[in-house]
Amino acid sequence: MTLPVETITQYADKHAKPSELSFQYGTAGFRTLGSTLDSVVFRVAILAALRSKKHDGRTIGVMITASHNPEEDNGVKIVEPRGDMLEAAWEVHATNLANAPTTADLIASLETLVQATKIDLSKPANVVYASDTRPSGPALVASLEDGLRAIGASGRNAGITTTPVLHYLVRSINTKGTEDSYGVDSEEGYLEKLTTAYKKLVANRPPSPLLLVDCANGVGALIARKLAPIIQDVLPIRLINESLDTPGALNKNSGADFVKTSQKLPPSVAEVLRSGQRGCSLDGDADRIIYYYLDERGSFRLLDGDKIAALTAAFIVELVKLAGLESSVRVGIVQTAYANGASTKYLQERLPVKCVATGVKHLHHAAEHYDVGVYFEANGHGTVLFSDETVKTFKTTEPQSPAQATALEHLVSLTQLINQTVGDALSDMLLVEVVLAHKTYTGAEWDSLYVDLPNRLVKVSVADRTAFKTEDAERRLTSPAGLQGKIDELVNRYQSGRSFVRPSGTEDVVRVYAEAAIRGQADELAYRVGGLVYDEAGGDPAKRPKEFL
Ligand SMILES: CC(=O)N[C@H]1[C@@H](OP(=O)(O)O)O[C@H](CO)[C@@H](O)[C@@H]1O
Ligand SMILES: [Mg+2]
Repeated sequence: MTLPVETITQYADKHAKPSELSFQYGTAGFRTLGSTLDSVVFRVAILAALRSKKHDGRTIGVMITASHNPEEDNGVKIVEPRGDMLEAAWEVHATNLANAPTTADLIASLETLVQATKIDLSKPANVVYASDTRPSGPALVASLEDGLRAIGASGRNAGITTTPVLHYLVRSINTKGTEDSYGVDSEEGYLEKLTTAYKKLVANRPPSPLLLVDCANGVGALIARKLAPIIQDVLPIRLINESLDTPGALNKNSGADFVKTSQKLPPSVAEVLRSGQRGCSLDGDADRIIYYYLDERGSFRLLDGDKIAALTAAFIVELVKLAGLESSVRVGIVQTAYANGASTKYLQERLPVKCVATGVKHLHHAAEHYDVGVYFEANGHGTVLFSDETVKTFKTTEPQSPAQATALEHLVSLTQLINQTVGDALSDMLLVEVVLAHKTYTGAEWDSLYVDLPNRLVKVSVADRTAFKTEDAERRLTSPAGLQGKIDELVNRYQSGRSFVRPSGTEDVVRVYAEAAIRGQADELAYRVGGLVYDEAGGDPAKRPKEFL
C-alpha cells in the first residue's frame, strides 16, 4: 500500500505552511501563537495516524493545549499508546514534517518517513484527540480532523477536556478488555476510578477541611466541577477562577505557574484564603498543581512539587514497610536541577534520588527504573509510577496481620488513585489530601518536613540561546567556554549557594536559577549570574536589565 498522495495533497493545500515561520517539537510539543498553528496541527494529525499504524493500529492521542501560556498561544502534543509522551526520535520527524515548505515537500517527507521507519500502511490508524478552552481550539480541531481525513485515519473527539484526561483515555482505550485494563474510556470512567480509590483511602478518617482550588480559568474547572459533588462529604472543595468564557482570563494572575514563578498568591485567592487554610492552584490544562497556605502571621507559604514529592514518598515508604515489602519494593525519587536543595538533601537522607534534565519525559523515563518511582518537577508537574510487577505484588501478597492487610489495600488503592500516565493536577490533589488526612497534617506540619532554601529564577534574553550547552543533568555549562568557571567562583562566595544556567526548551530565553541560605543572597546570586550571562552573550549594555549585578 502507498500513501493516498492525491487526497493528502488536496487537504494539505488548504493548510499551507506560513513561509516565514519555522516550528519545533519541544519539551511540550509544538507551542506558539494559536493563530499560526493550522498547518502544524494538520500535519501532526497525519503523523499521529502514522504513529498509530507503526503501533499496529493502537490508539494514539493528540492534545491541543498551551497549558500555562497566555490565552492567545496554543500548542499540540502527541501521546503514545500507554499514555506517555511521544518517543524522542519521532519528535524529530514531527519537526521535519512541520517545516516542510510546500505540499510537495510534505509528501516527500512523509514518503521518506514511511520508508525510514518501516511503516506498514495497510495497518489501521486510530487517533483520539481533545483540546483545552482556548478560543483558537475549535479551528485547530478542524485542522486536525482534516489531517485525519487526508490520511484516512479514524478519529475520536474527546471534546474539551484536560491533558491528563486525554492521557487516561489513550491508555484506557488501548487496554480495554485486557487484564491490564486501565479504566473505562470516558471522563466519567476517569472520575469514577479516582473517586472510588479516594473514598477507600480516606474511609474512617474525619472529613478534610475546606480546600480552595484555583482553576486558572482553564479546563481544569470543567473536571473539578464534576469531581466536587462526588467527594463533597469527604473533601469539600471551593473552586475559584473557574470562568471559562471571560476573554483573556485564562491563566491571568492565577494558576500554578503564576504562584510558583511569582512566589505569591493569585489576588483572587488572597481575597478569600484565611490563615491556616490550604489552597491549591492548577495550571491551564490541569497537569500541574501547587499548594499553599497562610501561616499564623498571615504570610504566604508555598508547598511546591518538591514538597509534594517529599510528602507522598514518605507515605508510600511507610505503607510499603507496613505491608512487609520493604526488602522487595524499591521506592525512588526523580527530580531536576530546579528541585530546592533542601528537598534534595531531605530526600537523599531517606531514599535513592536521581537528577535528570528538565521536561517530564526525562523524569518519567527515569522513574520507570524504580519499583515505585516518585517524580515531580518543582513547578508541580509529576506523578508516581508503579511497575506492573509491583502492582501484582501488592495484589497477591498474603497478609499476615490486619495492619498488613490494610497497608496492602491502601497501596492497591493508591495505584488506582494516581494517574500514572502523566502529571495530573486533580489526581495529585487527591493524593496529597489522602496523605494529609492520614497524617492529620495541617499545611504548616507538612511544610515543616524541611525548610526551603530561598531561591530565584531569572530569564535572560540572549541573541542565540543555542550557544548555551550543558552537562550533568543541566547543572553545568560546557559552552560558552569559561562561563561555568566564573559561575563557580560566584557561587563559592555564598553560604549554601547553588546556581545553574540552561537554555529554555519552551521559550526563547536562557534561565538562571540560584539559591542560597538567605533571601537577599539568593536574589543577589541570581542577578549576578544573570548579569554574567547577559554580558557573555553580547547583550546590549544600554538594554541591560537594571536588576542585574
Ligand atoms: C524551570 C521550569 O519550570 N521549566 C519548565 C518549562 O521548561 P523550560 O525548558 O525551562 O522552558 O516548561 C516545561 C514544559 O511545561 C516544564 O516541564 C519545565 O519544568
Ligand atoms: Mg500544563
